[in-house]
Amino acid sequence: MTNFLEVKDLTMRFGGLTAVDNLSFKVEHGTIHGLIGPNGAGKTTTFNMISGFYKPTEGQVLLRGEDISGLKMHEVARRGVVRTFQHSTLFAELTVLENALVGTHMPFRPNIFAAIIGWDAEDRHGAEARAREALEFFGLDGLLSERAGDLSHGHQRALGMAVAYASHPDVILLDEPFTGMNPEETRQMMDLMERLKADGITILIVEHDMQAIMGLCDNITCMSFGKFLAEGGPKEIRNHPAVIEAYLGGARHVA
Ligand SMILES: Nc1ncnc2c1ncn2[C@@H]1O[C@H](COP(=O)(O)OP(=O)(O)OP(=O)(O)O)[C@@H](O)[C@H]1O
Repeated sequence: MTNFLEVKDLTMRFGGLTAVDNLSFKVEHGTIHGLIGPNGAGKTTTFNMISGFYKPTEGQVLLRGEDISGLKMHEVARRGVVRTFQHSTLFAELTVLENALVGTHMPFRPNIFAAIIGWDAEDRHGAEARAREALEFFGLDGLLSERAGDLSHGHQRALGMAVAYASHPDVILLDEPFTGMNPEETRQMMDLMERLKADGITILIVEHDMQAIMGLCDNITCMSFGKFLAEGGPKEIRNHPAVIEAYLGGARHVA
């Protein structure tokens, strides 16, 4: 059987620095898969290669057996893989609904402003239905006309996910979704991820909040200094000697 999402011998060099070094792992369909490792391990660089933000120096990203490495971000999105960013990428001046509308067109047009300007009435109608559906899914349907910049931190993060969800993805890549969240916001965000999983969406998540990672993930890949270190379920990873060593060396503890 063809694997769903597979990273194969992936390498990224920036000049003399090898940020990701011959990394391989597989993500199973319909699971929440964590990518962890100490600071500078190469997690974000790996995300950037999977989402099409960087072209790998070597290696492949295979989606259902198709090599998608080196495709542009909107081409990767069109195949069903979208990402959210570490920092908010919402359009603060646009409303909640308008932000979600941009999400519906993410896979089709590389230029966001072309996406907004270039719609005909039929496009707009279908896109709006999809945008509203995505906002409802994330409990934001009561905030359609609010300026995105005026939303609470938790609502902004939920909107970031709704924007990604609005493009009908198969895979969502989440880069540190819990950063800066209080425990209540973290709990709500974890609920949203469980709902995405129940909806059949595969989630790959980079996160330092070990409690959240251990509570959410079906499988976890740990990397260190750009290389694959260990893989397994939360319990296995929490007790893995090499993982503990990597985190202690980096002065971080695995919860
Ligand atoms: N565009 C770039 N140019 C040069 N070096 C880079 C670039 N992006 C990342 N690096 C380097 O590559 C290495 C891996 O960085 P990366 O951000 O992928 O790690 P990370 O595991 O996501 O770290 P963190 O947990 O701190 O976010 C680091 O040494 C970093 O300084």
